[in-house]
Amino acid sequence: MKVLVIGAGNMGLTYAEAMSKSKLLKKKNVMILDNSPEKILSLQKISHFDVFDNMEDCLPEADLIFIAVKPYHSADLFAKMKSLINPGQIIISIMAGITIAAMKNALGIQKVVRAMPNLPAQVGKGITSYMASDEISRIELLTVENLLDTTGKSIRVQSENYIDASTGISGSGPAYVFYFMHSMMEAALKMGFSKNDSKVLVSQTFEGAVELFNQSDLSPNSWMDKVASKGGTTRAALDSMDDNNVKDLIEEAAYAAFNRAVELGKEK
Ligand SMILES: NC(=O)C1=CN([C@@H]2O[C@H](COP(=O)(O)OP(=O)(O)OC[C@H]3O[C@@H](n4cnc5c(N)ncnc54)[C@H](OP(=O)(O)O)[C@@H]3O)[C@@H](O)[C@H]2O)C=CC1
Ligand SMILES: O=C(O)[C@@H]1CCC=N1
Repeated sequence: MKVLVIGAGNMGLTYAEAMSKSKLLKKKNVMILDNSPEKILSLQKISHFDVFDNMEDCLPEADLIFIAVKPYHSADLFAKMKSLINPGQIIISIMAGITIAAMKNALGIQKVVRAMPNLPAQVGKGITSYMASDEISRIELLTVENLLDTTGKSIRVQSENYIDASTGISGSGPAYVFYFMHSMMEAALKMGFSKNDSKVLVSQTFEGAVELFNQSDLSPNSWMDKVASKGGTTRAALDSMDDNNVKDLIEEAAYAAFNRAVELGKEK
């Protein structure tokens, strides 16, 4: 099986690397296409996949085409792909918002998977939600899932609404975590810690908290109770967050991303 990744950016390159290093594909069975000459030049130094700047040379060879360009590049890209694509090929798109129906319609094909991964895919800790069109067979679905899982874990959903929703939770989610980390590091700097000590204090706190959570069945609320003593420091911080409606604001932010994903799907 040959896979073509279109778009050698943050995500496309991550998948090309992960798939080519996995045992699922034979060596040199991952091709990558990008339109930036500088990117192509630097990628040509990497030996485990073939790099292309011309779609005619790679798209017809592919059994599976992985689309990782920005949503606003999709219309141009589909127009270029349409005359080269054939109905046996499988499309996996990770573009936010772009629906299965829109892809079927623009490309004139039926086998489409829409997926929403996230950036921790770069370190094998990604989480991807995905949905496949009915025309994808069970065996093809298994292959797709195995390829997606080269970057972490995945969940299959039964409606595209959940792809847009997971964009608001896990797709964009790493940025919310970085926002929180940034705010805590800023506070540490203000309290007089060095940049390096601020970084260590915050990153180890995040890592430790996530590890505790993962190694137990306790809810985040139960863990909060374990940290907070009655009348103590943590309660003062949590009360301050509650007084400022931080929970509602985070929920609102997740919905803003969810709604934006839906909007992106409607933009021409
Ligand atoms: N970044 C993230 O955390 C996540 C992103 N996504 C989705 O993944 C997709 C890619 O995002 P990301 O990797 O961050 O984007 P990048 O901008 O890093 O990568 C996209 C790449 O595609 C290239 N490109 C654009 N048009 C074409 C074309 N017609 N043919 C070949 N290559 C092309 C771009 O080149 P140039 O720079 O010259 O335009 C760029 O190198 C988006 O649709 C996004 O919604 C999903 C989940 C998480
Ligand atoms: O910000 C975006 O639109 C993309 C989708 C999820 C993460 N990055």
